[in-house]
Amino acid sequence: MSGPRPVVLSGPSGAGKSTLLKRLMKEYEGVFGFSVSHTTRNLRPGEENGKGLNCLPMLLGATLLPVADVLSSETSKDYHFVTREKMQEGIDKGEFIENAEFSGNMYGTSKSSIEDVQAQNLICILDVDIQGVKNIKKTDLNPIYISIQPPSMEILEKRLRDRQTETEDSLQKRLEAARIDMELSKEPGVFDLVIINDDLEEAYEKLKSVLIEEIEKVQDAKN
Ligand SMILES: Nc1nc2c(ncn2[C@@H]2O[C@H](COP(=O)(O)OP(=O)(O)O)[C@@H](O)[C@H]2O)c(=O)[nH]1
Ligand SMILES: Nc1ncnc2c1ncn2[C@@H]1O[C@H](COP(=O)(O)OP(=O)(O)O)[C@@H](O)[C@H]1O
Repeated sequence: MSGPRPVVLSGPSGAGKSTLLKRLMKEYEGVFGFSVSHTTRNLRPGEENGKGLNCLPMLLGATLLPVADVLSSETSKDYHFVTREKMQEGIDKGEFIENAEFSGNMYGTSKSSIEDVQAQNLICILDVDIQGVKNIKKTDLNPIYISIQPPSMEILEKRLRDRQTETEDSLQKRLEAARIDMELSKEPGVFDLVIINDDLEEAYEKLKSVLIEEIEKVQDAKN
């Protein structure tokens, strides 16, 4: 595939992927495009179907929402929310490059979600779980793999509880998945970089420093 190298962000639910990502997309507007996944999970307050961050200018034009309001909506994520039937149909038709079951719901990256971003010559960002990482490694996408990790299980649990997006059941499932994720991410060669998200500023600076070369390539191509 041509164009800038995509970036896969992974790591336990609650580790801070969306927080870092939103910041990056805000600082480098017009450089990144988010690959909007499909999921069968329920919508959180503030979430809307298929409202990708890369659609932000369009969205703002349509609704006149201030940028700060949209980006500070910390818990809302960008997905195509679908039924299991619809998702399975897409998988059967070969429309997904990867899909996985996480915390009782289906998640997946459609080929078109990546193509939409790459067609604009933007750095395509994918936020996927560890199963997604393993499956993307079997494709020809060739992204930079970055894992965002919490400083400890205790801090992760606190962040997830404070976020107030989960039921006790989904929280426990996320913590269980986090234990597995934290083990697997230690395996050598899985990730190009593992960032411990303790201090947010430090974690953000690390993320930026590993991506700066690709960012500058996109910026140069525009000028
Ligand atoms: N394999 C895979 N995982 C995904 C995809 N989209 C999101 N995920 C992962 O699914 C998990 C749950 O995401 P979500 O329901 O948004 O909850 P949150 O991460 O706790 O905010 C996270 O680990 C995401 O990285 C996808 O398309 N494929
Ligand atoms: N470095 C940090 N210190 C304290 N809280 C953080 C930090 N990074 C993220 N958070 C908070 O932790 C929660 C989980 O972060 P989030 O970005 O939603 O994680 P993920 O997208 O990986 O599931 C959010 O409420 C967020 O504001």
